[in-house]
Amino acid sequence: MTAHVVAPAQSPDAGSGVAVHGATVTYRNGVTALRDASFEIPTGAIAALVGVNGSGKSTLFKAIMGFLTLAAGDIRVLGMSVPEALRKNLVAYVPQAEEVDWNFPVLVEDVVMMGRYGGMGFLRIPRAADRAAVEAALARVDMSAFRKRQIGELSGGQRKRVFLARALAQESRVILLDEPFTGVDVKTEDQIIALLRELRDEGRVMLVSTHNLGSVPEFCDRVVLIKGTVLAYGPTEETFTQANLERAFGGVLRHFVLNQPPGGGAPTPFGVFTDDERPLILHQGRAATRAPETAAADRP
Ligand SMILES: Nc1ncnc2c1ncn2[C@@H]1O[C@H](COP(=O)(O)OP(=O)(O)OP(=O)(O)O)[C@@H](O)[C@H]1O
Repeated sequence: MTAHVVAPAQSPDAGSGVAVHGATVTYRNGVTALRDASFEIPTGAIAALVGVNGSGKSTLFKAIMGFLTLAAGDIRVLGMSVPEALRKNLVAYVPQAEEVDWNFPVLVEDVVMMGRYGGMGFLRIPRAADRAAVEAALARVDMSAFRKRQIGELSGGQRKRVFLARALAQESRVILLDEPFTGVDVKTEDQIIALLRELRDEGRVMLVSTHNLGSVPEFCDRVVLIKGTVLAYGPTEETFTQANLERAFGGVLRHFVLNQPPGGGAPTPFGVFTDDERPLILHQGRAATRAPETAAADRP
């Protein structure tokens, strides 16, 4: 498969996870945050959504969540329109830490139970199946011991895992994660990545916005590069290249070329891009990706 730089012709959505065609979003103040954006992610994939601050990542998430209406274009989720996918509880959102009021007095298990609300009646009385789903989701993110804690009493990494558990309890097939690794230590990041890989292997679709470029080749099989529109998308090896990153980030990224011989001379073909604490190492303009067998062997 090849990476797409221009929008491909509209394709049938059968088998497709998320398909966005010509999406344009204009806010009430007249700002067009997203113009003619197109990409497709198949089911059973983890896709990174990468771009500078203000490039439209949150806007795209909100459009897929049905919070914003498109001025033009079309979004299909698992072959369905956004309202239909939402009605079926197929899309879950794991928010950025800043979007949550951590002073709100709510227990961990109540946050996870919110993932079940869509399937409950008006009075939201949990049934045995709801309680079992919450228990299973908490166990899966290794947070069962914290179920009776106030959400505000948790660390940043623990909070992320609770919101991931909410998405699991919802039994969503598409999970949008907004900066899941911000304020998270490397061990928790590895736990989250291991869980995302499991979810991918179950055929779910994850779209992960991240500034953590170094981790992208490690766990994302797809990349969507965004800057007011989709600049490029496709398999990581073909899309997450130096040339595309330069288009997406321009001079914003810190870029080093390693081992330039003293006094000049030809530099070695290694480069380091960094937008975060975890740098991306490029060799001959391409990100090194781990072989799937290696990645699988690393799973805890
Ligand atoms: N509610 C809003 N009303 C008007 N303009 C908005 C609104 N929300 C975002 N914008 C504008 O839309 C553009 C895209 O913003 P968006 O939040 O989608 O970027 P982002 O890629 O998520 O940024 P970050 O990496 O900083 O989270 C920006 O120019 C922003 O100022």
